[in-house]
Amino acid sequence: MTVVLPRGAAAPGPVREDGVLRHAEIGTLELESGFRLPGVRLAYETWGTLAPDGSNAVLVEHALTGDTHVASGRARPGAPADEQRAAEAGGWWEGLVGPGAAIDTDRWFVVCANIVGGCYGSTGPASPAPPEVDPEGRPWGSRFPMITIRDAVRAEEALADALGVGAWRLVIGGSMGGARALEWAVTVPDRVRACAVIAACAQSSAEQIAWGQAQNLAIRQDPDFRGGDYYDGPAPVAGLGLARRIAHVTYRSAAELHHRFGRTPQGERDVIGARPAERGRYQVESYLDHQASKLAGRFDANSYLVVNEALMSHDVARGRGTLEEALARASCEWLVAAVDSDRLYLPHESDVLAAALPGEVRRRTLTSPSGHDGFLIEGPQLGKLLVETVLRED
Ligand SMILES: CC(=O)SCCNC(=O)CCNC(=O)[C@H](O)C(C)(C)COP(=O)(O)OP(=O)(O)OC[C@H]1O[C@@H](n2cnc3c(N)ncnc32)[C@H](O)[C@@H]1OP(=O)(O)O
Ligand SMILES: N[C@@H](CCO)C(=O)O
Repeated sequence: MTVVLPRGAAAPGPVREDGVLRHAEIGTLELESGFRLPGVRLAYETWGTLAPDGSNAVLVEHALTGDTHVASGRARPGAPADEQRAAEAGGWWEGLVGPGAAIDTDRWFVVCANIVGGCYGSTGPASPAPPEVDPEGRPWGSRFPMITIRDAVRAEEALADALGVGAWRLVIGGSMGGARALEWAVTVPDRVRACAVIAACAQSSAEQIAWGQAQNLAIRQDPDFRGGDYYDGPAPVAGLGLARRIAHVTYRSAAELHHRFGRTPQGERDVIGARPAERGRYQVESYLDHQASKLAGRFDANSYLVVNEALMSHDVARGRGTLEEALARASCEWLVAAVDSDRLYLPHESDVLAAALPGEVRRRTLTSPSGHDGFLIEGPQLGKLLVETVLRED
């Protein structure tokens, strides 16, 4: 492969590849439960270049059903067309991360890894089990262990080692990504300089656990789920779709749903029918049907259970004393931001976290009609907060 450098360029450096899916083999992962998960592989993408002194690394943590593709990028010249296309596709925080963006990839070396147990390239329930677990190499399925947020951080610590990142200049995430960011700062305090916890809390609340249980039961009660060993048959898409419907309502605000859909029917058919099964759909039902089928088409049901259980287990203080005692282990600066209309991760929970954190804490609010999903939708506001606080010029 020949790389043509612009006129006047200095000695050729490494070719920058942004937003390209890669994998790191991190070996056996010792889980909080005591289970040893062998042969773990983490999928990740990077943007930008790691500075020689390693001081410019930023870890972005995805939310529950997120993937490694935070933002568009560019594969190396000559890369296969499908790799180019995948790299250039828009990401879930497009505009927040990129050249000249708030998380400026001309300055920062940005990393995003798929959580262990996920279904975007990291070892998860759909991965072939190793020979000692299944000599025929069938998927882990029901045998895949429970993963906690703390386990996920331990896996990402091994990835940081593999990438040569000593300490992160910033770890940032929203929702489950925020839980992982917080857990990073407390579990590995000497490797986090700043931490941004967006639309997340210190400990999953009873209500968050309750929503999680309803979603998990929707999947487990789908006859196609078959205890989790369904990979040789139809996937439990009905259960996964129902889980997404339950979750998605919690991700949006009542006012937004009212404003967008009200009581309007979706089509010509009347919403009053001779029998309930024969009536037309409300627009909001059609919207949820759409969200359900989109998720069921892109996500593995077992992985959904793994990440949902991880989030339900989230408690940064587990085994570490009071919340204040647990957080006292951290030594970074903080941005704690809530979405004002979030009814899943209540702004009050961000207040509780911010009040218990040590050191310099900026507690900010994203204004959005969209509820919890505001952390994904209000990228420009979030970018402004970042450059004013944890990413400000020193
Ligand atoms: C960190 C991560 O989470 S990474 C992954 C990103 N997250 C996801 O993809 C999760 C699923 N999606 C979402 O959570 C949200 O859609 C967001 C946050 C990504 C985007 O929010 P918004 O831009 O407000 O999108 P919104 O909720 O309005 O959904 C729009 C979709 O609903 C569809 N829709 C709107 N009204 C209706 C209706 N009456 N009937 C059917 N479909 C409808 C739109 O056509 C659109 O479809 P498309 O997404 O296939 O293009
Ligand atoms: N829409 C987000 C919300 C969860 O925080 C996701 O699916 O990951």
